[in-house]
Amino acid sequence: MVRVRRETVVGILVTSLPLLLAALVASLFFPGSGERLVTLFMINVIAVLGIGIYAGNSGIVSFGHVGFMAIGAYASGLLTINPIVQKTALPHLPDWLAGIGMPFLPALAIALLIVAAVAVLIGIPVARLGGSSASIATLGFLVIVHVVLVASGDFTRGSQTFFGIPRAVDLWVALPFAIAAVAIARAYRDSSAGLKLRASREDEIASTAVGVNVRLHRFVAWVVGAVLAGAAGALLAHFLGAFSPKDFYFNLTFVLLAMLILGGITTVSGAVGGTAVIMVIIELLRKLEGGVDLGAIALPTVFGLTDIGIGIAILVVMYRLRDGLFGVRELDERLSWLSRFAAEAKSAPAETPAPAAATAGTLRVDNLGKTFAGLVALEKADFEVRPGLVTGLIGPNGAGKSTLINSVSGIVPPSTGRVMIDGIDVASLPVHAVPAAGLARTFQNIRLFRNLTVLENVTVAASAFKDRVDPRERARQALAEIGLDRFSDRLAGTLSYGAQRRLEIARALALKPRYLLLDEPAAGMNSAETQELMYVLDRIRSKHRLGLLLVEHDLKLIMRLCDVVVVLNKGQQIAIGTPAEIQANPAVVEAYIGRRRSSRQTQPDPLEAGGLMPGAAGLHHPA
Ligand SMILES: Nc1ncnc2c1ncn2[C@@H]1O[C@H](COP(=O)(O)OP(=O)(O)OP(=O)(O)O)[C@@H](O)[C@H]1O
Repeated sequence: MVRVRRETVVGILVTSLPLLLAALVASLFFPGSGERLVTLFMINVIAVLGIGIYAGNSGIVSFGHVGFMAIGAYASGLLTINPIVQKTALPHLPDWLAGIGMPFLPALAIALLIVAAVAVLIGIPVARLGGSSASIATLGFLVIVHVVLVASGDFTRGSQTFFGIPRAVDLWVALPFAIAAVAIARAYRDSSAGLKLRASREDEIASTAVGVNVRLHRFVAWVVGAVLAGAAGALLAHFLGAFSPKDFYFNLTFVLLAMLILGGITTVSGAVGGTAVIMVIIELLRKLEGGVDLGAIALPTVFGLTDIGIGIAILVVMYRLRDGLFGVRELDERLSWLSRFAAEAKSAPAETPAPAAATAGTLRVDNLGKTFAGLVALEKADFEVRPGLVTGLIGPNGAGKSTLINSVSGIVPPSTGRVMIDGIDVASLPVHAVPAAGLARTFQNIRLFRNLTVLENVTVAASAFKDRVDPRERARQALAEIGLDRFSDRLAGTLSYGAQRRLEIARALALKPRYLLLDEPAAGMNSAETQELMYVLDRIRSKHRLGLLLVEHDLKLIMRLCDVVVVLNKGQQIAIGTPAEIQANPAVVEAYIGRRRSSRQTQPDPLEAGGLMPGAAGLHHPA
């Protein structure tokens, strides 16, 4: 059973309240034109939320949802059109569609099924795309829908007005639909699926690395958003009673996107607030557009004043507030007293976090190699990572360490070799399936979901598997273990550098891995932060019997923490052994000394400061 959290319910109530108030004020004090305006506001809210479910959560701007509005409007119009009017308006309608004259609600249900079917069909290719290619694809869809509507004159009256639609929608019909749209959009945003899609919006690679199937979640959001847009289109059709294909084209797309972007594309409250602000701007400017006579001053007619005004409003808001009027957090999340009230009682983090999964077996890197367009970045890497042990991976810059980590974690498909865990070749799995095999990782350049809270960052990973533990609870445990639980409600991007690095580790731990790959976890840390990191790594390794694969330039850390060290140089694995053996290995010393000689000719050697050079702390020159 889907469980809706108290925060979500409070959020829905807070966001719906202004809708209810607007409806009451309009019907009590401004019957007639005021009521019509607020009805239009409700319909716009539904359409903007439809776009926002996909665009806001995935970060991909959609130009295509107005196409779904058009499909909803024409489908429901055809099913409900008065049979007598239809004989004149659509004389060539095929017999199976003629004279249906259905009531509004069943027609709406059928129209939404049609919209959903089209959305599924189009969503399959669109969900594979990201960024601007996806946006262009959605634009293509809008153009196709428009052309088909204009070309299908027997069904739509072509570019002429389609009329005779029963006016079944007024303020009190539109209001419950708008509230339902708010509830759907907010419940989706707060759900595990919505959180995962928002994580992919922040960083697609990091989200797949914590088990998010980005395509699947984009597809779901696309279809749900399309159905909401289709409902908005049908409501608009039954509110206006007459429309034409140009009413569902670029102009409407521009206005709806302006509403979403101005309010804040990532939140439901932003969608509602942005719709209200843009509608007020439109109403004010429309009055001025035709020219105004103020007695002594007569303002001339200004063509396009409304669109210019919307454009300027977006520019001004974006200049001051990059994330829109409402920012990246919901209104109720920003009101601390409200979020305290909404927050469910948090159980104290369990003393003993959930144990890691079974610890049998090893991670076997088997003859792994990677070639980039002829450049051999890695060749024949061959070693094991054992549970409960720390395996270090060192080598000069460009040695192939990151390539190895990326190949092992599935982000870069290897050219040769395998990565075996329990008989499964992990490197051949889709990236989002790798965590389920027991492997988690952190990144050389921190890859957090910056606009999600610390708790949400870890919850994305904790939701990768279904078990009896609530993902948020598991996330809290992982944060407590890493000492970040007091920052749970902060946005990840606002943490200090060292805390961000530790948050990446907490996020990886929430996947309950058996093996954890850490790509330069101490990079950029000061010595106190590095010291604390060493302590944390040692603790989690022994507590969970984790097999750690640690890439580091900080060689003191490597020598102190590692049980086994693998050395790469120019893509080749040149040595493997205990820290003592590695320190005594002439090939390793030569690789570093060779590098020191060449780099000394140009600049001071950073490795010397790191302590690997002979005579420095950590590695001693072989006797
Ligand atoms: N995507 C890529 N396309 C082409 N060449 C690449 C790519 N990624 C890495 N390389 C090359 O592969 C070699 C190994 O790079 P890699 O980043 O794995 O080394 P590294 O040991 O991690 O270095 P550093 O310590 O500087 O991070 C380098 O010559 C690098 O330029």
